[in-house]
Amino acid sequence: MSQKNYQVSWDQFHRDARTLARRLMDLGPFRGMAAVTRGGLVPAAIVARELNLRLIDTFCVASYGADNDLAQTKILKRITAELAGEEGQGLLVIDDLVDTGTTARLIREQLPKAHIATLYAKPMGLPLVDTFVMEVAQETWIDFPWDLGLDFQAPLVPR
Ligand SMILES: O=P(O)(O)OC[C@H]1O[C@H](OP(=O)(O)OP(=O)(O)O)[C@H](O)[C@@H]1O
Ligand SMILES: O=c1[nH]c(=O)c2nc[nH]c2[nH]1
Ligand SMILES: [Mg+2]
Repeated sequence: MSQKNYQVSWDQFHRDARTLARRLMDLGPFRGMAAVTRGGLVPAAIVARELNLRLIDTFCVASYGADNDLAQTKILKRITAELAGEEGQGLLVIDDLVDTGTTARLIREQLPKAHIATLYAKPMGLPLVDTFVMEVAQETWIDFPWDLGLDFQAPLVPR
């Protein structure tokens, strides 16, 4: 299967994060938020602003190796026991995307009652999140704005 790239601009990312916040508004209220590092930090700030959430912690996850293999995905830091509460009840967990579902599965194990939300979702991981904005094909690689830069584009007709 050939891999396609889907490039997301800052404008689109901001719009999609606001759409996510709008959807979450009817599903709360939430006691607080956990951002899944590092990709979840950016949408977490936007969603927290929209939903007026100020109690925010990080759930730090690092994946090693080419595929996000569960055995190679490590929790570097959990959220405080106080914020986790009773299995994450009333807690909003934000990440930029769910792909194979490895990261979301790890979080579900720790916080089974938390509401997990992502901007983008690929089919394999989709059942593991509660709310998302846009489905993207499994073979598509999403390029986030913080990984991109402005580049010269050659004109269609050469000079
Ligand atoms: O559903 P999965 O297959 O687990 O993939 C999704 C995860 O992969 C990316 O994070 P990554 O581990 O690449 O690190 P980063 O957030 O620090 O960039 C992304 O931000 C998600 O957290
Ligand atoms: O920047 C990224 N784009 C993706 O599509 C993806 N899937 C897992 N991890 C990812 N990181
Ligand atoms: Mg991540």
